[in-house]
Amino acid sequence: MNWTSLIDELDERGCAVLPGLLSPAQCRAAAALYDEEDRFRSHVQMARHGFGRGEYRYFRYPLPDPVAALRSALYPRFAGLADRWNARMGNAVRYPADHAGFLERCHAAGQMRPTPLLLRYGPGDYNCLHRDLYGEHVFPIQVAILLSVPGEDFTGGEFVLTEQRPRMQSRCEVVPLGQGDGVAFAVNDRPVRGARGDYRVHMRHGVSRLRSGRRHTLGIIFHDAA
Ligand SMILES: O=C(O)CCC(=O)C(=O)O
Ligand SMILES: [Fe+2]
Repeated sequence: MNWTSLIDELDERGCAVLPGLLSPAQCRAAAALYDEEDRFRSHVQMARHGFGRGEYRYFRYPLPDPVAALRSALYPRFAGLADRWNARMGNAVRYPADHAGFLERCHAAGQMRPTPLLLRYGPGDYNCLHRDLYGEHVFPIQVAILLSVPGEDFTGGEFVLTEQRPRMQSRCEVVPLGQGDGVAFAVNDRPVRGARGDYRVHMRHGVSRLRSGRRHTLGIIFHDAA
């Protein structure tokens, strides 16, 4: 990974692709965990909550090894940019250098429940534009990893982001992902450089409708949930 250019791109555009985070075998193994119910603390049918169509499961602690390892290895890559975004937005919150330190802060505030999740979509399923906020403590960047093979396991089902700009029309972005690729993106607000200094944009993410097949994703969110 060329982390310097990746962080620059994330800063510039609000998202960046992390190519080949997981191998095809790791992707298949991760997707297969979906059916091991004991590994999860809850199961959400998205249609029941108006979140879209499809389903997802939040892992329980202890997280399976690759999920825990990704969460703690990725966090420190983003902590510096998270601090810079907060500074530019006039937010006084700064982030500990390691994920264990940030989790201590979440847990002390009652945000104890793990947020990494597996998602499963079938034909016609989609994920409405949303923000993954679960309490007062928010880490402003998260990662989603595509576990399935586009064009082979499924068609449609593209990862999308929208950027709502103040007093302007919204911008959208479709992020092309291959199996094992991750996308790092802004959870909520982020600063954008304009002609007269920074302004703040409001980001949301989702998944367009699957035309066919089955799509699995692994979501890595760094804050825990209340
Ligand atoms: O399935 C996806 O690509 C998006 C999943 C998602 O919303 C998330 O990981 O927070
Ligand atoms: Fe999400």
